[in-house]
Amino acid sequence: MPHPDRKAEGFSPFRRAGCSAKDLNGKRRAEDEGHSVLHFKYEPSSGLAVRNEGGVHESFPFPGVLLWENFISEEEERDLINSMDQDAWKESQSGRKKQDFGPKVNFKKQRVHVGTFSGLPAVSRKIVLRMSQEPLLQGFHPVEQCNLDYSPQRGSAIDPHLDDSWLWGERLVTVNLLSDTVVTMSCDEGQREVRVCVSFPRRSLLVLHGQARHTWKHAIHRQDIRQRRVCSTFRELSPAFLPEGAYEALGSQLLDMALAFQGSPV
Ligand SMILES: O=C(O)CCC(=O)C(=O)O
Ligand SMILES: [Fe+2]
Repeated sequence: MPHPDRKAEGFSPFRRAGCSAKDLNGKRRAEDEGHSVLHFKYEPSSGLAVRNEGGVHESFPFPGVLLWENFISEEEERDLINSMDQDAWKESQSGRKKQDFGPKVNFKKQRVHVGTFSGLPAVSRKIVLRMSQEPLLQGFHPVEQCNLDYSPQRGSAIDPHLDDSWLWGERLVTVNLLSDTVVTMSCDEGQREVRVCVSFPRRSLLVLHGQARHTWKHAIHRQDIRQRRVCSTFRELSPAFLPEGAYEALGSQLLDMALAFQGSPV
């Protein structure tokens, strides 16, 4: 999979956002002494990150985000949650709970093996099939499904991060269930940070790819969890695990297992 968005040379969200030593209105800000944050909102209809402050409208192209609203029906949402709640949820970091269907990985040492992975769950078969209706998701063959459970009582959140790209491929696909949330995309340059909020409605699907996958970190802030929220993130293999890659054999084994849809959590 090529990374078309990354090819734009000298990409700087600061330049894109019009930032330089001065703020967007051309005045120095008090916060410039410390950490300053510029807040934008992603607009799915235009693909722009937009900001309105003091009557001044500013925007910059924000490629690499695809939102598919109403991807899951209300009935399917009930079935998916019922099915997930039959399995145990394991405590994870930052007040999250987790269920993983995927290989055992040590990202630091770049080691991966099948472990107890037995494939994606049966309930995901029709969801993964539906994804292929989207041109951007042609050839998307996930080998991992990670379910996360967030709750306001536990203060659940996920800190800004980039997903691994040694094992995981170009497209990160997440289905959002039970409540609306916001994915906060951020990019730092020294003391400056640009944030772009992406609304992520209940029962929709979000794809992050290109710059939104590799350049911008993503996070879910604690204040954006108002009720129980469950998400399922699907990940595909990177080129190293696909035909002609160094780990092709393992990749092919993982794909066969994943897409038999007979798995239980690892
Ligand atoms: O909760 C989400 O929507 C994102 C989860 C995430 O970023 C991750 O598991 O790497
Ligand atoms: Fe992530």
